[in-house]
Amino acid sequence: MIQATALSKQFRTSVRADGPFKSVRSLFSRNYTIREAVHDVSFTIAPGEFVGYIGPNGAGKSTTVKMLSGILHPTSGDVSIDGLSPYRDRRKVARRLGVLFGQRSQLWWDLPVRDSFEILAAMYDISKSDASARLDRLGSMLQLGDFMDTPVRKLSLGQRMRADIAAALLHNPGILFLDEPTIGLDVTAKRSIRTFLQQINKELGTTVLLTTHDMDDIEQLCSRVMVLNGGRLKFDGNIGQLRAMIGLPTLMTVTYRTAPAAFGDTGQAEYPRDDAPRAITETLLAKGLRLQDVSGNSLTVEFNRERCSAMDALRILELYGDVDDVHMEEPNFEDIVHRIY
Ligand SMILES: Nc1ncnc2c1ncn2[C@@H]1O[C@H](COP(=O)(O)OP(=O)(O)OP(=O)(O)O)[C@@H](O)[C@H]1O
Repeated sequence: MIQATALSKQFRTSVRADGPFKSVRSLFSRNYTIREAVHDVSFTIAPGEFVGYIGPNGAGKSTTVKMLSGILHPTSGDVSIDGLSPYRDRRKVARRLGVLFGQRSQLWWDLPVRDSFEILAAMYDISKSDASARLDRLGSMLQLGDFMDTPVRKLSLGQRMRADIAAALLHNPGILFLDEPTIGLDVTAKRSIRTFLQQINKELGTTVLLTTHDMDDIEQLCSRVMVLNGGRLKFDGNIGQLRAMIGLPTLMTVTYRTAPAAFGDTGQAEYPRDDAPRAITETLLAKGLRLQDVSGNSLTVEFNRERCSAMDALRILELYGDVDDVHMEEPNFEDIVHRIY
């Protein structure tokens, strides 16, 4: 169980002096500005959850992850990992946590991957037999076999990221913090990392907190998403709730066999037509369907999935003619997230 309670972090940065001898004067300057990177953030993550932590650049995501893992001390508020404090019980917590910062490697640049793993295993007091059993399993799941004896500096980014994920999991932690694990990777490398993360979450019950700018990561992996902006938690819930909260419409385009009754003689849409049965008109308005476009035999309406199901929308549109084809377009997740930033 991960618990953050009213977590805040302020950074104090000195303000540079101006004018003559500014560099020397800066050394003695007592002027500081306070930047609040994280403000009053509270959440609980239950064992086995897969949670996405998103927000624009500078929102405070990495600062939160650093406080959760004991790298940074909060200015106020509290963190507990399985009831332990990451800064007071650092060693005990380190055994339960795997942490990956995608932009930085925890492997030794000039050493072969295998040697890095051996050093990490020794640091975590893992016996040789346990380390080799875990490495066999992680190696086959993450396909590390081809480059175990290659120095880290010679690995491709995708290979390095897989090796770093294995390093974070070598001591068998129940909780994994991932900060941008797919950054800069191609589609295939992203897919293999996502499949692996899904697998450890489902099969081993590993709890995952994932920070990413990749909305496909979030949609494909996370059952829950937390949105941080300006250091404050703006949303905490599932993706369906986020879609509903932002309320971007779903589009449905229906193509009829012949121009539907909803079209007037002039080719202009009259929607709903004045002479359409009142029951249809009322249902349509009640369900909040709005005409977006008419072209040829096709009609596009927008509606909110919270108010009207796709099936209901289609039932209503069928009343206007013989339907030949239906096309649906869900609001783009990137657009949804952009609205909340
Ligand atoms: N050590 C530090 N000293 C001063 N300010 C810092 C420090 N670390 C972070 N900050 C500031 O705190 C704010 C939050 O930074 P943080 O790295 O947590 O954001 P982020 O959400 O992870 O951003 P990104 O998506 O760009 O990685 C930023 O304004 C950043 O400049």
